Amino acid sequence: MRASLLQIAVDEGESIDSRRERVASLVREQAGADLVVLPELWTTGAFAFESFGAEAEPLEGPTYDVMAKAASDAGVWLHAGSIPERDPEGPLYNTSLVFSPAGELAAAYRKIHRFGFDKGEAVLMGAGAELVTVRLPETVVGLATCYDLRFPELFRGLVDAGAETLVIPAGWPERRRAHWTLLARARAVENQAFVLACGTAGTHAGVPQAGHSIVVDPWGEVLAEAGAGEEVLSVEFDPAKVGATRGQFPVLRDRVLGVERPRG
Ligand SMILES: NC(=O)CCC(=O)C(=O)O
Repeated sequence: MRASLLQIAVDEGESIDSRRERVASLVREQAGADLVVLPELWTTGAFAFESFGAEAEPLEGPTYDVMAKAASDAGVWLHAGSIPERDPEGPLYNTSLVFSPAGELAAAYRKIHRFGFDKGEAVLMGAGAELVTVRLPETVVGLATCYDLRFPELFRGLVDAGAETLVIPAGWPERRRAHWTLLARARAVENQAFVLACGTAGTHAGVPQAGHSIVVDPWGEVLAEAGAGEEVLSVEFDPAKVGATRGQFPVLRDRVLGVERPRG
């Protein structure tokens, strides 16, 4: 299976409309790949909290339209990263969109863990409440977004729902790059799954982004890693390695569930 992770530079010097068209062209250039992955909130930038309200879009808004067409033009599965979604009946959400090669919406995932503690995304956006997996011809993909990477129980839930490949769009800052790489590898090893984690480059809202998108196999080996700038990270991987690893080293089978908490 061939995947391309598009590590997009999100800089304030470029308008959202221009970036959307530029990203659509990059997606079209990936024709021949099986799966293309974009980062979190690449229209606004994940730390541009002040623009979330003004730039939020309905689920089927401009990013949806342009990305659905790009997926079908390229004939690829497209994880289009996430958008600030305006739900007419609720709060804003940080929502990931996955399109089939026919340009149809295959899945939408609202980020469950919002970043910022008592500020930023954590107060401006609502929390998703559902785990989401998508069946591709070659593998079952489990969806998570950026800060979700810090919560192993979410990934265990995805594995219990059948996930073999964990796709994580992000807008991770340079300041915590060591956590990004470590956690991506940890999620791959503990779940015996592929991890495809796609971040942003550039600087927005004064926050330099880490880049360093990464693809890790179920044994924890790094198959590919980007540098800091805008980059297309292409990788070939064999989804059958998930079953082989889980069969040969069956740690998931040894889970002990329902252990009582200490009293008192
Ligand atoms: N956009 C995010 O979720 C940022 C997460 C982050 O900076 C961290 O977990 O550290």
